[in-house]
Amino acid sequence: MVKLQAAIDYTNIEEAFALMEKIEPYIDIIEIGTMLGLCEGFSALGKMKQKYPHKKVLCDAKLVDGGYDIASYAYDAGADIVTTIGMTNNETCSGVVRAAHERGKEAMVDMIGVANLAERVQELDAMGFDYILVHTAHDMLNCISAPLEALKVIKANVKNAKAGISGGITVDQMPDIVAGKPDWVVVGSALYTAKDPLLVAKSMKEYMK
Ligand SMILES: O=C(CO)[C@H](O)[C@H](O)COP(=O)(O)O
Repeated sequence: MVKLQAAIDYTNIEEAFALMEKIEPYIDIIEIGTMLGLCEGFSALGKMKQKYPHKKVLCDAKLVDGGYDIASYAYDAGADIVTTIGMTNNETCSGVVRAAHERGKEAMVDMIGVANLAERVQELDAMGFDYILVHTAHDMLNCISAPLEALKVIKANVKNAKAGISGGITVDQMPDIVAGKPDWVVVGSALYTAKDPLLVAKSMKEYMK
């Protein structure tokens, strides 16, 4: 089954807990979003992991430098997965992979803004990333749609990593998204702006069976 990652981009952990209480049965990966991490710090990772020890907790740090050192700190604070970006240098990317695998944890690379997709996917896959994510940037959501073509490029070029998709994904888009056969789907605002987040999470998961 395709996995569902809830991207929680609130500014405080209490709201994140309140959302998770509603949607928990349908969520596989709990993302401490970039906004939440910046507002609450890495202690949010440990707090979330303590509440949901059976779920994967992801730190969406989108690391651009300090890969090994910062990722190590995030893993030790409670993260199961830490993100970096494919646009940055190989030392940073491989540092995140090393920090993850030294601890028996996992590393994710976000392809936000990467131009030479096929070539870069091959490099990052060979580096040992567990997850490679195509992502329409939050600031570009009104300009471009879900990057299904990019997902195809990732799937055609990975040997080991799982391929995922993110960026303004809604329930209405799910038939097209699952047709692209991602390993996992990241959903943020469609969950946390919904009147009934449980219904949204449940409906999404239905498509993922
Ligand atoms: O990483 C992010 C923005 O950079 C978001 O967490 C990600 O895009 C998912 O949120 P949404 O579904 O609202 O786009």
